Amino acid sequence: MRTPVLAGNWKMYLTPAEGRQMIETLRPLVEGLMDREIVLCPTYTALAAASEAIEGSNISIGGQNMHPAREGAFTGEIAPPMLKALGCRYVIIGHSERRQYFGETDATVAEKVRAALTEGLIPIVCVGETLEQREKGVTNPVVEIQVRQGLAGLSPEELPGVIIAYEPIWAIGTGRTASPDDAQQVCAFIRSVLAGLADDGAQQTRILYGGSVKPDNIKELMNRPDIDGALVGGASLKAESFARIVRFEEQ
Ligand SMILES: O=C(CO)COP(=O)(O)O
Repeated sequence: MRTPVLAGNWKMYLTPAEGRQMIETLRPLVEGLMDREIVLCPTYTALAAASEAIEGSNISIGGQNMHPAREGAFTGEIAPPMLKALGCRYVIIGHSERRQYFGETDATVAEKVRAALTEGLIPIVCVGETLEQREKGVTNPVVEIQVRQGLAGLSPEELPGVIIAYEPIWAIGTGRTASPDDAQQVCAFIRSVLAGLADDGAQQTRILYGGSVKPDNIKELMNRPDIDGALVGGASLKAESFARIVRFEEQ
């Protein structure tokens, strides 16, 4: 039995005050839901306020990225222990926006996944194909390389400690969701790739779908056997819409 994960990625939105307000509104709307993990990933500058705002609730926080080193002369970067010190339990690694705009590769993803696990952070590793790759019919091989290289060096025992987020790039922020069946197909394929790395581990590893997840499509997505939750962008900025997603409630 895999515990569902509903994670919000705030990207470069919400100031500390706005983030605090969102969480204060969210808390009563998701209170008592202990059978799923509820995660918010604010900007670095909103993490401290978010950390205070979630205290005593069933909501956890995570970083959106981090540097793999524990400390060092890396201007503008944030180290894993710094996320940990602010109360983060999770960290998003290798989001397609990081890959596209900040030169992240499967090799840097692997380095960061290792660093996250060493620090006791749960990495949410993002993979997904471009529209061009989907149209060429190479979704599976593209995603397989991202999974294999991004998780390179992990032992079979470590695999269930990682969360994979399948986010087709053409579905991010476009309002164009992969159909639940298409998303299920790729998530099932990812699980088969994971089974090659760790047989039992693959059955325990959570695989999320991300890309224009909304209250009106979450239920359908969650009905699919290999989709264990969602990584939500735009719809996680408002407490009401994120709460509906967390509750698998259609509008
Ligand atoms: O990139 C995403 C989450 O990480 C998805 O963003 P949207 O939900 O806004 O499409």
